[in-house]
Amino acid sequence: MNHTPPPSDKHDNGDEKEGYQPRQTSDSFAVEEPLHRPSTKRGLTARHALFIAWGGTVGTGLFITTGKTLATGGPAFLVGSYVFVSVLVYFILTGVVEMATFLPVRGGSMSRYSDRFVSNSLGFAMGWLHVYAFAILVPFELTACAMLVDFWQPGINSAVWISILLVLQVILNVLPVRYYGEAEFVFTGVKLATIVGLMLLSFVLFWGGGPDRHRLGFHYWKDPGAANTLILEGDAGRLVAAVATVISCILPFTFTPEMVIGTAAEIKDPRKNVPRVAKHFTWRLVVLFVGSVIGISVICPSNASNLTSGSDAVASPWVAGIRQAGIGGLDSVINAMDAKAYGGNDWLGHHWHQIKDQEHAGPLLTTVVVVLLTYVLYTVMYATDIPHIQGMPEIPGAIPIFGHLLKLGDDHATVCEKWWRQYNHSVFQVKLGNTRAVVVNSFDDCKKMLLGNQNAVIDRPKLYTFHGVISSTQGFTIGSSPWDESCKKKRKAAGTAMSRPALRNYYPMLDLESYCILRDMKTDSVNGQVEIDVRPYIQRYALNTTLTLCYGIRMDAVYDDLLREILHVGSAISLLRSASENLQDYIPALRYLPNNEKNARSKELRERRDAYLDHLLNKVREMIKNGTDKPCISAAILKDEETKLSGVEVSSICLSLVSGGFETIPGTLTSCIGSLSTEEGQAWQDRAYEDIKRHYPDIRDAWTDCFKAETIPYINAIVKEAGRYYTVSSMSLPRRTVSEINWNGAIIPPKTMILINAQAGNHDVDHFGSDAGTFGPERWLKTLDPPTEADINGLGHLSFGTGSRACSGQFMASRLLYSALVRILSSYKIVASKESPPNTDYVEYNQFKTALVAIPKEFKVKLIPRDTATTAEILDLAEHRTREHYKE
Ligand code: HEM
Repeated sequence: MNHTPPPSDKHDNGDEKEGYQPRQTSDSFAVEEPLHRPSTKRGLTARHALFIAWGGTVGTGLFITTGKTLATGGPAFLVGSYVFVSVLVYFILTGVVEMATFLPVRGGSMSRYSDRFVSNSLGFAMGWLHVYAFAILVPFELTACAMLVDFWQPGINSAVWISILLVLQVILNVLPVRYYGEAEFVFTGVKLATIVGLMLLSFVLFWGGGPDRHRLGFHYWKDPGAANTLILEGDAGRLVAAVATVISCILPFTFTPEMVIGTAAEIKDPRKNVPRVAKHFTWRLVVLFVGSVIGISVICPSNASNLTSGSDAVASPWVAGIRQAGIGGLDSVINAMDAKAYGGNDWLGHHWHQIKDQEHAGPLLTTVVVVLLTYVLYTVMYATDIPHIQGMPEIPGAIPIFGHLLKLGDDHATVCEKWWRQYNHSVFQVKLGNTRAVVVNSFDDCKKMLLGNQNAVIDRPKLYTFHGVISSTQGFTIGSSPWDESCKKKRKAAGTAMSRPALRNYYPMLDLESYCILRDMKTDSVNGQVEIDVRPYIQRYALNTTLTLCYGIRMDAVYDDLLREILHVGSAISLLRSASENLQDYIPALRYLPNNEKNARSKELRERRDAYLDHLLNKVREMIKNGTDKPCISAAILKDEETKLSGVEVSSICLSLVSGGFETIPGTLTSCIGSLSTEEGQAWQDRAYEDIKRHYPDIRDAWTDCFKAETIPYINAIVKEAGRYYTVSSMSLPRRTVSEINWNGAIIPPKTMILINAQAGNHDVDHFGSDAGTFGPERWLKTLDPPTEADINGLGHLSFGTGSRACSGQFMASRLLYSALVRILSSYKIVASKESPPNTDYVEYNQFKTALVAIPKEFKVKLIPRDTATTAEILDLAEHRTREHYKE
């Protein structure tokens, strides 16, 4: 710029009455600072300013979020991105420093300079960007600092730490500017010393100076690799990872130029000092930032397990790297330094100073308003329906508004199982948005919660989408009904219909439906020549059994339109019931977003479900009129005018039974067949077949008896193991307390959501032994030759729940699984397809982890006939026997 410089700054002598007076020339960028305009004190030295700039720049980003960036891109992209962004920032910095030196005035900022040198519009946009960034960054810093403190003191509500930090921050910032500058000097000095120390540590580890004397070199650049892929595979995936890395590494640089020029209005002798500060700052920025990430890339592998665990201290790549190197205790020290990185932060402070040191502004009032607003804001953002439960551990890392929802990801059961092991608490509290929930994980604790407190946990919570939108027409299903008189009646009616003695009424239906599985599998597989997916047959089996039970109606074709519609709508609704998929149940503000997709989808599904339920009920009415109705729940109730159940209650019972069956049986039985079809499973199939023959030397008898009694021990063992291992409803159905529960001294108040992590309990090594994570039907047998069932003392597994709201259909479920397995295993040997084999991992087998009930990934099997002639004869007999059942 060639303009004549303005006269030297009058503030140098500390005379605060005199504002900065530019020369008013026609061709210069004159500054319209009136003489008496309130201004700031010039109390900062170049050293203060340099450290304030550092304090604001080195923080959360470099210490912690670099972990996520490393995990996203790998070491090469991490280092490359830092170099790239450093260059970018350098250019911006040199430009704005020039302006700040020229006009070192109060309020000198990107917005002010843009306004002054470019246009009002740019200044306006930059100003709002500034407001937005501070509105996000200050709470972010305070929250992150609270998380770090949580590293040592888990379980204390983050609001406590945030309050303390906020008060400290305010005290620090209302001190006169030179004290503030000194405090920043000390804090930032500690931070810089830490970084330099960490870089030295990386250097030592690089050359093999760690406890194990292992020379790291650039080992982690080779294993797990220099560059990661993201979303896509191959080069395209690497490109996505590179872009994502650049974007995420911008955070540590946020406000870097601003921090340098932000002190211009308070620094002594700005013309001399601002460029000096900028010069020192720039080369150190490059050395320290790029040096740090090179250090990180040396000591921390990009696949270290904690890097993506959120923003808490264990996600710091330094902590992960130090742990990896086996250096004990140092991680805690680094955490302390990280905490300092936030605690000494000054974005907020610096701006307050600009307000505070003005002559006429009401600093106290401003401070009070800011504190009050911040308090109200975070109280609202942290509010939950139930206050923190004293004495019960809380998982660290809850963030405002969302609580733990984002940390819980898609698969709540697996994440909670991991937390149980990581924090060593089987029972803990979490925040699902505005809802506090207690999660129970170990087998013994689940049992104690459900059985020991069965009266207290008899209720179910109401959720906005499912209860308010989807269920507004047909009433709640039993499994989602809060505990009241109507629910009691519905549960009693369903319990009677599904009781063990009542099962005899359904023999014809069980005979027919399990026969149809074999009939169609035989045809579609051309008696074993073509590989097939067994799930559609089992879906029809499960759906038809409950449809006949409720309406006396069935569908013969596997791909019947109505059948597929019911299955589709059911699965889609199951997705909307899950906390991970449907955040609006826990974050009420989301409900009011325009074009609420969740509500629109819910309404559409509700209409589709109403349509088929009405269709089914009208069909029953018509059959009653024509005298062709079959014995079923709805006909019995429709005919009985004395019934104590309302129309909505009848619908609700039928809906509960229909969905209860088709959502769970296919998942369990299909995945069980997957495990049996593996190489290891061949031996289980052979032993099962032997056991069938031991009880029924004539297989024809096994076919006619299997739906009447569950007598074959090996098949019972498979049924139990399928239920345990493939916990299709991994988080069970949520419960809600109606009265206080004293849980080892912690008082869980009424109306608290209780989540039973059945998946975790079912794979608890302390209960099921070290092989709890593998499928093994023989765990349920006490002898193998001949197979005899082990005595189970009470509860075998958690898949049906237990206690006051246990699954009403569990006897029916066991009978359905048993009958189908006897018939399939006695007719065919099942071998997994080589091209599309089953996934038998108890977490990964599920294709929709967000859904309330698991839907297994598709796979195919080959059916090898055991005895073609006998099977053909048996099917013939079954066809004759069932021909007239449920014929319309
Ligand atoms: C493998 C098959 C099944 C599994 C794994 C299963 C699992 C479950 C679970 C976990 C619950 C919640 C229990 C609790 O809160 O403690 C439940 C409730 C229920 N299930 Fe099942 N279920 C199965 C089959 C069935 C069948 C076939 C029916 C009906 C035909 C059925 C009807 C119900 C009903 C009505 C409830 C609600 C009970 C209440 O809230 O009072 N279930 N089931």
